[in-house]
Amino acid sequence: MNLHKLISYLQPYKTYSGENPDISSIENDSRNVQKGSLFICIKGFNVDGHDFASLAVKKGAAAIISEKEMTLPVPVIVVPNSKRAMSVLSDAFFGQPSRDLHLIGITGTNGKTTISHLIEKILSDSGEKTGLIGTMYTKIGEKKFEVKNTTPDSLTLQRIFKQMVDAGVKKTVMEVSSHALDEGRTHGCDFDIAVFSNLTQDHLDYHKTMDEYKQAKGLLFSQLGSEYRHHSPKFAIFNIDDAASESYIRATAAHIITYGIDQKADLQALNIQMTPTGTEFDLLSPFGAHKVSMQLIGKFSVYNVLAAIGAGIAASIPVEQIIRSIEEVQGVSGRFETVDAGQDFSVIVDYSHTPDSLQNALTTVKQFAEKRIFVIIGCGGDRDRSKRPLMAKIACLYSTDPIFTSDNPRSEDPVQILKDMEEGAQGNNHKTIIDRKEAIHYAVKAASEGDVILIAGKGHETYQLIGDQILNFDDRIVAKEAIEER
Ligand SMILES: CC(=O)N[C@H]1[C@@H](OP(=O)(O)OP(=O)(O)OC[C@H]2O[C@@H](n3ccc(=O)[nH]c3=O)[C@H](O)[C@@H]2O)O[C@H](CO)[C@@H](O)[C@@H]1O[C@H](C)C(=O)N[C@@H](C)C(=O)N[C@H](CCC(=O)O)C(=O)O
Ligand SMILES: Nc1ncnc2c1ncn2[C@@H]1O[C@H](COP(=O)(O)OP(=O)(O)OP(=O)(O)O)[C@@H](O)[C@H]1O
Ligand SMILES: N[C@H](CCC[C@H](N)C(=O)O)C(=O)O
Ligand SMILES: [Mg+2]
Repeated sequence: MNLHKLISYLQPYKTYSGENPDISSIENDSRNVQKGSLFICIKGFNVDGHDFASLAVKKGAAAIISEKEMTLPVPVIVVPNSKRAMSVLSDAFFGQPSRDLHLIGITGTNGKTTISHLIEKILSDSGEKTGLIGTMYTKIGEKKFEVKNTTPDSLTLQRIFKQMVDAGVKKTVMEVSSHALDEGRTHGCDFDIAVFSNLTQDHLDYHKTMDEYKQAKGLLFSQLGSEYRHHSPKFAIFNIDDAASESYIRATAAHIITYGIDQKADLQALNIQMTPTGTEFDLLSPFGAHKVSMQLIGKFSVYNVLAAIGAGIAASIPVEQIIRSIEEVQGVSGRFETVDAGQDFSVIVDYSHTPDSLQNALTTVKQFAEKRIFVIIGCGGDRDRSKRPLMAKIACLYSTDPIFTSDNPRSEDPVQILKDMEEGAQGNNHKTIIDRKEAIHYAVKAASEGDVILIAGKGHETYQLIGDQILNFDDRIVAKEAIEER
């Protein structure tokens, strides 16, 4: 595509009549620039991409998108907001690929990764080649690719969509983080279905107040178009038991499907019962009553399943078929994943890293724990500090043996993070063991028959971030080794 054509998407009422080079690629990182690239200068949290513009030109950039005037030997297009421009230009450059996909977005504080995997299973069982974008990886069909963010920046995102379309993917399910919505990473994404899981505290380092956080999440629904494409209506799926749904429902022009447990909903779960192998419930839906017997456990899992059923119905898949798919799901990596090395107590690794998810996980554990409940819990550095005392308090209230330790301290002092947690500690039953491996070994040595150890916070992660080091660390492997050593 040439520069004039590309810029016409950006400034429809203005024409750009300078030089008109062919654009070979769009880049926002000078290190990736090649001959003919359009380099977009992004002011980041660490560095300012504008400082790399002349380097980009030296490497062959044919034009620059910038938030300020710069004197360079190639065209410099000045825009008020280069992140916004990047969404529009990337969508245009790759041929608006999200329009060729049936695109499902999921937002909410907890459950996005789980719900996206459930939906992917439902869709692929219906015979379509699927795509998935989220915290753990990007998947195109069966191929997995590493990721940096839950929701990538708009350039990466549109490139992935294009790869998906080229690979024959028809339906894509993606996690949409509040950061992404706030930064407009998903501008240009033509969502067909948007799903809301829940809103509880997280990320207040970024959003500052719960109200701002709530508004950011709401953008997924207010930006969901009402138009019919290929005669396929747009749907928004809401957890009616969560108070935030009310305002999101008002904000969207899409068709609405509600789900819930405590309140009447289009999809409602009743008579929930935990069984030795999972959870059973009665599903009431516009298609009648159905029994669901799934391998996932906990009330929160019922919510996730209801959300996925809603998306399945919106994607025109028969409810009986959806239920069959759900019943086959054994779990999602690092989400309430059991570690079994022949021991006579339970070890569960769970990605709960917010107050609400930790409380849910511990409440679920309480339902089957026969004796003591150990919880190993830390809080990430360079993230919401105000959730630290709350998580510590929950650990103390809902377990018999809370052990405070390090999660990913990142650039922060691990001792200070633990001090922040201590402020919320209740009673005097907690221990602090700064080294995560030592904390896991301690709990495994101390546990006896019938006890449960919940190792919270890191789930599927295979690393620990300390300072700028990336150390190999997998809670599941460390726990297994500790059990074998016992
Ligand atoms: C705070 C934040 O959101 N940071 C994101 C941001 O990085 P940044 O602002 O620090 O970028 P930067 O390093 O300052 O660089 C600025 C610009 O200069 C460019 N540059 C840089 C160096 C160079 O040599 N040449 C060059 O051109 C960079 O490519 C970039 O365009 O832009 C990067 C590229 O898009 C993101 O990967 C990065 O996410 C980091 C890894 C992150 O941790 N983000 C978290 C807060 C986040 O977004 N989380 C959400 C939610 C998670 C959840 O589900 O709970 C997510 O969606 O992941
Ligand atoms: N519906 C839910 N409500 C509350 N807690 C949940 C729910 N679903 C999952 N959880 C808890 O939250 C943890 C994270 O789940 P999941 O990874 O699916 O969420 P996520 O929204 O993708 O998180 P992230 O924002 O970090 O990507 C799980 O390990 C579980 O403890
Ligand atoms: N997507 C979340 C993951 C948190 C996982 C936890 N292990 C941590 O490092 O805080 C975040 O970036 O806030
Ligand atoms: Mg996730």
